[in-house]
Amino acid sequence: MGWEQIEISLPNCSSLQVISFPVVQLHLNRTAMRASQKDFENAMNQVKLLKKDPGNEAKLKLYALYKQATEGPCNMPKPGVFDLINKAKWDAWNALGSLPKETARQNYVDLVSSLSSSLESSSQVEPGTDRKSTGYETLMVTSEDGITKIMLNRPTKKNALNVEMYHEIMHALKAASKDDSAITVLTGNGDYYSSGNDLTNFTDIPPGGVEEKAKNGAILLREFVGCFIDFPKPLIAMVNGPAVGISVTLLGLFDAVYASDRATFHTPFSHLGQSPEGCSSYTFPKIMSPAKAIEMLVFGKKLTAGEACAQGLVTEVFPDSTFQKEVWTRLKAFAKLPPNAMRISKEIIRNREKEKLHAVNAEECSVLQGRWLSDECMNAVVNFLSRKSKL
Ligand SMILES: CCCCC/C=C/CC(=O)SCCNC(=O)CCNC(=O)[C@H](O)C(C)(C)COP(=O)(O)OP(=O)(O)OC[C@H]1O[C@@H](n2cnc3c(N)ncnc32)[C@H](O)[C@@H]1OP(=O)(O)O
Repeated sequence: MGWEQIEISLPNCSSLQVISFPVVQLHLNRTAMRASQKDFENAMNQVKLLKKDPGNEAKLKLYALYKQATEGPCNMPKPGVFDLINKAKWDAWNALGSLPKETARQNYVDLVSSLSSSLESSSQVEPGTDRKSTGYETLMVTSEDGITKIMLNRPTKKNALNVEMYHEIMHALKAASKDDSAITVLTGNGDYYSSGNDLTNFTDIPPGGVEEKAKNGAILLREFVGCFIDFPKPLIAMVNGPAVGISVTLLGLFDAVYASDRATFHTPFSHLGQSPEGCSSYTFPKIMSPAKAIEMLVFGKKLTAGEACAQGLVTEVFPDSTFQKEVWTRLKAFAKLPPNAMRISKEIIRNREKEKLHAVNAEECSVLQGRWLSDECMNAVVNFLSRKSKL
């Protein structure tokens, strides 16, 4: 009788829980829904047809708007702090305050419509699309002056990499490898370069349970890092602010790393019960010596931009006030160099390491798969999600 389920799942200390909640209830209050009930029902049906998972954030918004549209302002007692799933739902609904039912209904319809079009179009962006690639949900991708710029675009989440962003970055890199730009740049929108893996990635558990989740995560991570190992053109990181976790480890696979003096470099893997990825277990000891690599990757020492430069992880540091101007001037000059010569030179420098890097990547992903199932990791994620800890 019309119960569609969208799952929001959050870890619960030593075990992971999945709770499904109804977002679509077809026996609607007909009086309240008169004007656009058809649209509302159509939107509810459309949710079922989404080809890609819209992510927990969108699902929570859908839930809240649905409740507001059908029941009005949040009237439930606030769940306890450890009841993470119900608290997330309550927070989302309660945040709508006294939004009228009609507006909530309209917002629900609009949200479904934008999700349908963005999830459709993000899987249809053709490699080689020039100028501006729209249709990305988590990135801004532009191509001009011989430079493809991939900008991480979740500034309110400090550009944390959610599952959608992993997929979109892979897509953007594949497209950039085939477009007519000479070089590719990765940077972040807002005050952070990236806060690393989105810790809510650990909360959306499939029917196969946490083991399947960890296995899928390892497969995705291996493919994701593989795209950086195989990227054929000069790949440059513009580290505009703090970088955490995987956004730091990947830097060992870039061809140049330019950093603002506001940037910091932090890999708190032990704090999170995790282990290094992005081939950093191999690249970091080579770049900065095994002892310095262990300080970062095992003890979680945070480096300033100047320290990272002294260790060889960063190519050059710029004052934040002139960072954009100075780096773009330099990149535009690089992009005028003969592209085939740059590509061939990169190939000859990097190719003899490729096989080794792929083997390291596979091993790191396999170790991490086990780490993600550990109590140490689950407790760290729960602590972050329940706001008991930050870096
Ligand atoms: C396929 C799977 C592959 C897995 C690969 C594994 C990679 C390993 C890693 O990357 S480990 C690194 C993981 N990252 C972290 O542990 C960082 C966690 N975040 C923080 O500690 C802090 O948010 C901060 C220090 C980055 C910034 O603190 P600040 O006080 O300045 O800002 P807020 O905490 O209020 O953050 C603003 C909102 O952004 C959300 N957010 C930030 N980082 C993450 C993140 N990594 N994951 C999920 N969400 C993040 C934060 O929750 C705030 O959201 P809100 O406004 O909705 O509350």
